[in-house]
Amino acid sequence: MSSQKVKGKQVIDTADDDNELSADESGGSEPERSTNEPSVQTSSSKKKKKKKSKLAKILNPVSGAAEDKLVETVLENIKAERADADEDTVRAALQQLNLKDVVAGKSDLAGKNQKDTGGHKFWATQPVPQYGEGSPEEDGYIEPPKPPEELKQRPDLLPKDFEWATVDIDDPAQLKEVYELLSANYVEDDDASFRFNYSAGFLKWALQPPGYYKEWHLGVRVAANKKLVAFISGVPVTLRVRQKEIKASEINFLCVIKKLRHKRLAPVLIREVTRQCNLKGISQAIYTAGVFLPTPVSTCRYYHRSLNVPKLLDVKFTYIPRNSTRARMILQYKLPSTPELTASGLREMEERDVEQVSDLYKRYMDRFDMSPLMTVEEVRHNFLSGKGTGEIDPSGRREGQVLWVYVVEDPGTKKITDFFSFFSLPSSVIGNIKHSVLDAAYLYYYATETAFEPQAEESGALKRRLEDLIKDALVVADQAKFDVFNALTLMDNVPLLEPLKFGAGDGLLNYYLYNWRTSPLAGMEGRDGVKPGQGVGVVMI
Ligand SMILES: CCCCCCCCCCCCCC(=O)SCCNC(=O)CCNC(=O)[C@H](O)C(C)(C)COP(=O)(O)OP(=O)(O)OC[C@H]1O[C@@H](n2cnc3c(N)ncnc32)[C@H](O)[C@@H]1OP(=O)(O)O
Repeated sequence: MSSQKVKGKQVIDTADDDNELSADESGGSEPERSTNEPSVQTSSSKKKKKKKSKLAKILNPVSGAAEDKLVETVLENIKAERADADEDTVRAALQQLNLKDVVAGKSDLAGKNQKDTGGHKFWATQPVPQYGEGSPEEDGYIEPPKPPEELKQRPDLLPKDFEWATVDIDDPAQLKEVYELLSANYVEDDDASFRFNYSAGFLKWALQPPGYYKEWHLGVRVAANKKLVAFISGVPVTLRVRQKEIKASEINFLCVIKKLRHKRLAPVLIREVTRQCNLKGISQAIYTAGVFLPTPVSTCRYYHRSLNVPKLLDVKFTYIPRNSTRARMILQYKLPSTPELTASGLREMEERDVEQVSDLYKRYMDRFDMSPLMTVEEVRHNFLSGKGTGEIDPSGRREGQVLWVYVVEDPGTKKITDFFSFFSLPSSVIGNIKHSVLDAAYLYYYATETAFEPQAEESGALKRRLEDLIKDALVVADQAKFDVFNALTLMDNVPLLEPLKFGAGDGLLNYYLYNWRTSPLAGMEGRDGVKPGQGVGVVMI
């Protein structure tokens, strides 16, 4: 489970300065279009040149023709990158681009990247694949599990003004403290326009799956006044990575208050959560981050499907593309008011569906190289416990609802043939006078029996069915007044994104495995050539 890190803004082919539509063309009184964020595709050669010199500066160690070629490749490949991207963005994108080679140890840049990234003082000491290691011959751990007598019985010492704390998520006051820490300090996008605002109910759902350990909800407090200033969490998960099953922890919600940043507190938190996991016999972990560390097992891109166009324009999450207008955009993203599969038996998931959904989930997720294995209890928790209480109110939601799960029940056989789900993760809009919250839905797990029909993929039947299902997910989200629907380039999502009008975002999400080697998994549309039914099948919350 995890987070955006950062589920970036939508990258749109916006109008050039010299190509602005007249007021008439743009719908008369329609408001401004952004003129300062042309995409790479629409850049004039002048802009390309300017960008090239910025890249050339970053790529200093590579020279001559090699540099030119690399720069061109970057320009061609990073379609979503904006021409005004700052140096860090370009550098990060460049690292992504070369990830495969770096992982394989083939890239000329492998050594240079290591140096450029400052050598990762902490990560260089950890059992994670280091840059340039290449693909392993066999999947397996990097360090063998430590015998219990070798495990440290005490946490690392903190600076004298701070102390360790186990945060009790069952105590509403402590849950509120975590909520407040994260809502003020958690992941922001590159321009600090949006910051995740996980609700307290969401955090409770995410942090208390079956078999969770309270010791894996770790805080750091100021000794004098007990203020919570840092947090990290783990929850147990059983992962299948290719053919192997791993009992692991899913690490998430690492956060240090802004005032205590860059003081090397994060490695201390990571070491302590590792120790706590080890004490429970767990030596592997999965985590995701926007930052590029040694070494992702996969990288996915965020895609965004606009629902509430006027608001997305207001908060500058998206822009009016060239040759379009606000009015046209509203029309373009309009959805039906009821899900189309209702007549075929689409309804909300209920307790009586848990067994069937578990079975369908298990069989479907086998399509992917890496996916969580869920017991029936975990399916019940993950798909039912976040649905809130009471009836759906006129706003399209229940009190405390963080999760929407729908099944298709065959009216004749009563068999569950499909399901889809999405969760609610709003972001605070920073510094906008009109709107304080961006209400985002994120595509979670789904499955369909169509995958098991003969020739399902070759005939296009699977893609059609998934398109119908996820379109209905969009309709449900639209009715529940979400502003945007996000999805990553994982599971079977890639072929659905374009027909369902998702646009590429500027956010990437790196997937990492701790103390586990396996060769890279397909994740990014276009670059790794992620194909349906392979690669990443883990949706982090
Ligand atoms: C067996 C069980 C194992 C369990 C553990 C598995 C591993 C779990 C790993 C954690 C998975 C978390 C999953 C999520 O929750 S990802 C979400 C992370 N949270 C945020 O982005 C919220 C806003 N930012 C912050 O709160 C701080 O900037 C954080 C706390 C992120 C870093 O604080 P700060 O900025 O003050 O830095 P520092 O001086 O203390 O420390 C610098 C060192 O920390 C490395 N760093 C920075 N960011 C991350 C990051 N996101 N994952 C891993 N490492 C990270 C960095 O490369 C450097 O090491 P090195 O480059 O020198 O080597």
